[in-house]
Amino acid sequence: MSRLIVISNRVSRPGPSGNQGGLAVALAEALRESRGLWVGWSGDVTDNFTGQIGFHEDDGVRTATIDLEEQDVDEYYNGYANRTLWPLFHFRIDLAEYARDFEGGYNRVNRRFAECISPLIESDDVVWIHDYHMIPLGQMLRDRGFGGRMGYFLHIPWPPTRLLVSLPHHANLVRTLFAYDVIGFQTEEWLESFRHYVERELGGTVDGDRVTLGDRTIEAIACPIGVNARHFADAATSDDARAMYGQMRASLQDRALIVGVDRLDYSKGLEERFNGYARFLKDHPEHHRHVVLTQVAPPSREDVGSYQQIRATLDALAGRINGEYSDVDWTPIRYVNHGYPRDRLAGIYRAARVGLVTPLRDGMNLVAKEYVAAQDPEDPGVLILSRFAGAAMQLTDALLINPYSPEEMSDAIHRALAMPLDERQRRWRAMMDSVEQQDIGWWRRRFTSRLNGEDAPVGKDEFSATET
Ligand SMILES: O=P(O)(O)OC[C@H]1O[C@H](O[C@H]2O[C@H](CO)[C@@H](O)[C@H](O)[C@H]2O)[C@H](O)[C@@H](O)[C@@H]1O
Ligand SMILES: O=c1ccn([C@@H]2O[C@H](COP(=O)(O)OP(=O)(O)O)[C@@H](O)[C@H]2O)c(=O)[nH]1
Repeated sequence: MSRLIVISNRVSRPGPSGNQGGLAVALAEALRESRGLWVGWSGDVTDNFTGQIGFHEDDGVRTATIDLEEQDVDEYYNGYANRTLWPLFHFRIDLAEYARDFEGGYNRVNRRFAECISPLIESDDVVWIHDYHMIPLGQMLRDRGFGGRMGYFLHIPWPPTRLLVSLPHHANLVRTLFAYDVIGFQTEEWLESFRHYVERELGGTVDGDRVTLGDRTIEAIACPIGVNARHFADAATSDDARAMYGQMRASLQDRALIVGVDRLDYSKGLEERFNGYARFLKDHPEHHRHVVLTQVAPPSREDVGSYQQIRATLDALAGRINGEYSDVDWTPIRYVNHGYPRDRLAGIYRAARVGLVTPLRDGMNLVAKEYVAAQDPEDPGVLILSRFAGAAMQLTDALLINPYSPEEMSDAIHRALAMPLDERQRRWRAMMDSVEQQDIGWWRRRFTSRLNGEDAPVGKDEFSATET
């Protein structure tokens, strides 16, 4: 078995069980099996970049991390990654900032990674690079002599061609993807946009999964990421989750809980969600005092102006809605700006009659799948899901809505609260089948089997956009 080298901006070292993301758990399994290595930014800042690598081994998983300079973090992470590519790839060209310093810093940091990582890679290793922070890294590793198999997975949407062409030097960036052997997208829609760009802008050709540009042919596939469904189902009845569930139910008394759990990010549609909920309160006075929206929203990317702005907007909006509708013994929105460990989240999900997942655009959205996995099969809650989340391609039995429409959101909340048990069970069962079959392990195996040059697995668990 070839050694797997995973490279991503964030590296997660194994920690207490239940508190690690599904991605970290799935990659850890593959890294353990192949005695591989996970490489990325340490999250720390150093005065002068030395290229020194910090090696660790936890629970059989080896990691290698690199410190960056403050200017690197400003231009690469806060700059090109999160002020330029993130908004553009989430269809927000109004928020995208195009600055030469950002692009320069992004390329410099990718080169720094390439320089540090190249000596660690052996010719028969298999390399898997993740996400928009590191698009050109594969090309830079090739330039330094790596000739082995290399894959890339994009966790966020791929924008339509007409938006992508607003990025200065877009063609140079996209061409670097042809250094990989396999590239993966979360959905057929993002894959289709990528193919369209290659044909229209670069003059490349598409033949099924194969995309050719000049003398390079790569495989481009849709490979939706999943969650650790079994873990969430078990976690939902763990001691931590039960304690959280009990605490929530006691504080709610008999009120129905609607829950949202999102990083505080403009792409998650929180402003539109609060407005949709306010519309529901206006349309349905009969629900007053009988329902509570709990929105968990840990702050994210706090050095970026658009994130500071959305936080201020939401503070004001939650205050305004609560001011308008609260009573001395009822607050319609509980707005919480800190995160919870996953085991406790499982209890929160299970206590909620409605999961409200309404991003304006999202690569996948794991919260939607976790909410489904954590439900009580005998008495499951209802998922309200944005049509514009990658997860909507698989979770077609959710109540799918347009998050920009407060009326649709209001109607969906009303319908979810009134939904009879048999319909809730039927919808949940269909969603749970998908979440269980196409879980995080399925995603990892599907991608790495392509990367290893094996034929894609065929059969009932093979992904197709229309199958689920
Ligand atoms: O690392 P941060 O800047 O704190 O951001 C957290 C992660 O956000 C993005 O997540 C994406 O990947 C998820 C898993 O595939 C997907 O479900 C979600 O829709 C995406 O937004 C980002 O792509 C990650 O790199 C970040 O670590
Ligand atoms: O308080 C929190 C809020 C979120 N999450 C986790 O953060 C991830 C968010 O992933 P998602 O794909 O929904 O969105 P992203 O933040 O990656 O864009 C999920 O696994 C959540 O369980 C968490 O552990 N604690």
